[in-house]
Formats: sequence, C-alpha cells, structure tokens
Amino acid sequence: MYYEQALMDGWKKDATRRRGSVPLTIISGYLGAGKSTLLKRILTEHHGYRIAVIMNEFGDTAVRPGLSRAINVSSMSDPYADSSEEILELSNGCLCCSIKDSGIAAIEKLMQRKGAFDYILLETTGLADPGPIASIFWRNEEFNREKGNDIVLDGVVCVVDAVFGRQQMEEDHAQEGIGESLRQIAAADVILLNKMDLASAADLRHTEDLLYKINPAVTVHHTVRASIELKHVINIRAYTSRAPVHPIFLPFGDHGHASHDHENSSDDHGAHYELRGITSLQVSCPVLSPERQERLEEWIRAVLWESQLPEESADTHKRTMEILRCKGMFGTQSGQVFVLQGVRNLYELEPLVGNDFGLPDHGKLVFIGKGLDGAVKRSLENILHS
Ligand SMILES: Nc1nc2c(ncn2[C@@H]2O[C@H](COP(=O)(O)OP(=O)(O)OP(=O)(O)O)[C@@H](O)[C@H]2O)c(=O)[nH]1
Repeated sequence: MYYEQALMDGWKKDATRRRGSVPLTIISGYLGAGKSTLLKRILTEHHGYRIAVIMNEFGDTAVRPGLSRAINVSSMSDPYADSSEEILELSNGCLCCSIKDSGIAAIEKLMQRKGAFDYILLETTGLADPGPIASIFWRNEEFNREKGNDIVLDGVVCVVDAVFGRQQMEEDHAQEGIGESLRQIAAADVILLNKMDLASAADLRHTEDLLYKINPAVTVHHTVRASIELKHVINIRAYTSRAPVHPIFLPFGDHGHASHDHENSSDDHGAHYELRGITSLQVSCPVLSPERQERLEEWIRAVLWESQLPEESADTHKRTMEILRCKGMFGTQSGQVFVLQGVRNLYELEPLVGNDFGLPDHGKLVFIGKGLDGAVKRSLENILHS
C-alpha cells in the first residue's frame, strides 16, 4: 500500500510539472516488429484521449491503408501546411500526422496549429535509434519548464519481435559496435515482446532473458498483435523523480526479474553483461554519506560528459565509453532517497517524491552503454563501497 501511496504523491508533483504540457511517448522497434500494429490498435480504440500520432512518413507503411479501411478517416487540408506534411483525422478524435521533420520545432508548430491534444505518440522508423530523439525532447523540457504549454517526454516504448528479435539482437552489431536493435532496447523504458502467438515458450524465455541483460531497468510485457492496456504504454512517467515503477527498485533487493541472473555477475554488488558492444552494468548502492554522494555525482559527470573515469587522466587512458541510459535509486545518511534518471549525457539526480519507503539499505544503479568494462565497474564500486 505504501508503494501505491508513494506513486500517488509522485503523480501529484508530476501533475504540476505537466500542467499545460502534452506528454510524448516515443515508439521504437526493429523492422516488422509490430509498431504500426500497436499504433493502429491505439488509434482505433475508444479511449477518450485526443492523441496525435506522428510518423516520419506514412509512405509505404501499412498504417494508412490499414487505417483507411478500418475506420472512418478524413484527410485534412491545411492552407498553412507545408507539402511535407500529411494529416488524417480519425473518428475517435485522434490525429495521424506524417511529417518529414520529426524535430521539436516542427512537432510543436504542428500541434499549435491543430489545436489541443492530450497526448503525442512519435513512431520512429525501424532502423532509428530513439536515444537522441528522447534526449532532445528531455533537454527541451528543461529549457521550457517554466513556460508551460510544452511537450513533456513520458517514456520510450520498444516493440520487439518474439520470433526474430533475439536473432536480430545477436546479429546486430554495426561497425561502431552497437547495432540499432540494441540501441532501441537500451533506450526503452517499456518493451512489448510481440508475436507471442508465433514463438515457443523456450524462445520467449531466452529472448526475455536477453532483453533484461541488455537493459536491466526495463519492464517487459508479452503481447499478441500489440494488444496491451494503454496504461502500460502511455502516461508511464518514466522520466520523473517519483518512485520508478520497475520492481527492481522496490525493496532495494533482488526480486522480480532480478531473478534473471546475470551470467557475468562476479559478486553480490554488481552485475555485468556484454552483447556485441553493448554493456549493462548494475551495481548495488549502500546508504551514502554526503561525501560519497558528491563523489558519485563527480563520477557520473566524468563518465557521461567526458567519457572518462574521474581517477584516470585523458592523456594516459583513452576510453571509448558511451552511456545510452542510466537509472537508479539510493538512500543517503541525511534520510533522503534519491532517484537517478539519465539519457545519453543528460542526467537528473533528485530526491524521491512522496517517499513512504523509508530508507533503503541497498539502492541500485544501472548504466547501459558502450565500453563499460570491468575497470568502470570497479571504479564505481570503489566509490560506493570501499
Ligand atoms: N502473428 C502475428 N503477426 C503480427 C503480430 N503483430 C504484428 N504482426 C504482423 O507482422 C507484420 C509487421 O507488423 P507491423 O506492425 O507492420 O510492423 P512494424 O514494426 O510497423 O514494421 P515496419 O514499419 O516495417 O518497421 C504485419 O503483417 C502484422 O500484421 C503478432 O503479434 N502476431
């Protein structure tokens, strides 16, 4: 119960943050995984939301013909629209927009012109890395927090093919080291493991294990034809300092999918997993003194901003570190609980809102990216534990 209360309190503060803002969810997923199927489902349901769906292009996707056949849609002609925009108004109040430019300015302009919307879904193409898009929206939110009437990043949802997803992940390693399907999983807050009807139980288990190894902080739902309750994909508030919804954060210990043991786990404090260039690092975090908290922040800044460990000099150690996502929660000796949220080189470390958890003995920090080797793990553990 206390957890639910903490969430409710978090939502209250979050509502203040969101007042006048339109939440945005990024939908990613490898080619053919089921992104359009998810959108079609959302756009044809009677949920009462006025959702604007933004796709880079209707182009050759099945969305437009599928939608046109399935529901009553009408094309909108807008004298101010530029020729790269295409808009369909759907019978349930949703709006389907195709724009070439998926940047913030283009989307805000489109939203202002088309009137009030409760929500925006942004579908990326199958080969896109959602990380940079998420960080741009998050950064923009920081700048515009006081102005209101802005777009607030809610979360990143990734659709993964339960049949071919694992093979894609294992094969997918671009020249730079991290393939797009892996970047999509690393950047996700929620994963829909879709096409369950076509996958064997063993395949599902292996794929799910792999997903958690790549991204230990993600929540995975099993779906057939992307059938999922809306509350699991929209308004998830993944970028707030309320209690992270994911069970790994709950009792600050092992449970939930933490039972998906990490093969390379070398001790009780941390887990470490590497797949074709992408590494996830999960470290337990004791209650921190003010000095240790300060050192942790220094460590985070050095790693995120300089791709360097604080104790190493850039002259002697050339690291190729890249953080795609980080999350965490830990207690401090002053009696507060802090939440870490980060995407790429942006991060926030803020006190937990509405904390009824009490002070946890063990918090948890999760970093997902490239080049997070044993030395990085030892460096972090040294700050936290030694
Ligand atoms: N059997 C089965 N087929 C599915 C499921 N979900 C989607 N499909 C089918 O898989 C194909 C690809 O689905 P889409 O929704 O178009 O996938 P997408 O990710 O949008 O594909 P791209 O836009 O090409 O990247 C379509 O023929 C869907 O009907 C599912 O759960 N089970």
